Amino acid sequence: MPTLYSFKQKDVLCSALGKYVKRASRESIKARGRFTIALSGGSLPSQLAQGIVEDESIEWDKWFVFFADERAVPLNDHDSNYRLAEDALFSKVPIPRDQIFAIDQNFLNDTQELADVYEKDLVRVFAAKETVKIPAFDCMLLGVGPDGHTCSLFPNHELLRENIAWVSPIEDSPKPPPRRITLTLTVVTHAHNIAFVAAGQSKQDILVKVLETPDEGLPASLVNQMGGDRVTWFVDDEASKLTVFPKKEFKL
Ligand SMILES: O=C1O[C@H](COP(=O)(O)O)[C@@H](O)[C@H](O)[C@H]1O
Repeated sequence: MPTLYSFKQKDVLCSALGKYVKRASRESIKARGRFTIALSGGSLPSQLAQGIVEDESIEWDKWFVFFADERAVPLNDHDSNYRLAEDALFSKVPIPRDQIFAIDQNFLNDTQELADVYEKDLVRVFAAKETVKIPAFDCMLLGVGPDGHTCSLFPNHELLRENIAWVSPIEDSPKPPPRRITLTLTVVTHAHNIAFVAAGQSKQDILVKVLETPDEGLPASLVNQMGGDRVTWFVDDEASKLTVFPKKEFKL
């Protein structure tokens, strides 16, 4: 069963998220010598950055950073998830640049090629598909939209059934911009640690649906169900106001 932590203040939420990521980083480096993390866009990069940028104990040189989803736009575009992470995090911490995996700007006009080239980056870091059937990220950081989407996996979309590709293109995202790439549900749910972050009133109804009525088949519910006790929710009291899902006290 997933764990739900709810915090009165957003800065406390961010610092708890930071502690969770720092622990995942420490344990992964101890066990496997590196830390592989996939970041979402939206509000997540700044929430994460608030909790970790000032920490001097993090072994940034062991971090390998991917994007859980990305929009098919230039990296300096306001819609780019990379740009959000660059501004909030990468510009402030010494993660080696060749260990930050952005989409290849040469393929913005062809989302299938964009996804295939991005998948090759995963293959280089996690080993060939013949050896590793599904890459296991150490940490997957996710947001959830009011419609239940997570990454660029949208409700009732055929992409939810993709079980071969690690990275897929999407040309009809209901949330703009429409052209994107995303890690597939199989990859997202295979991670060692999966955290959702949701704050504010706009997330109240979707938290009730995802946490209390998992049978609706929403993308975030599917991640929640498939990830089970590897899933942790970091939310604020505003977002969790309507859910009766049991909350735990945060201790790390
Ligand atoms: O379009 C997207 O939206 C989701 C949710 O964003 P949030 O700001 O409501 O948390 C985000 O996780 C995803 O990466 C992004 O491309």
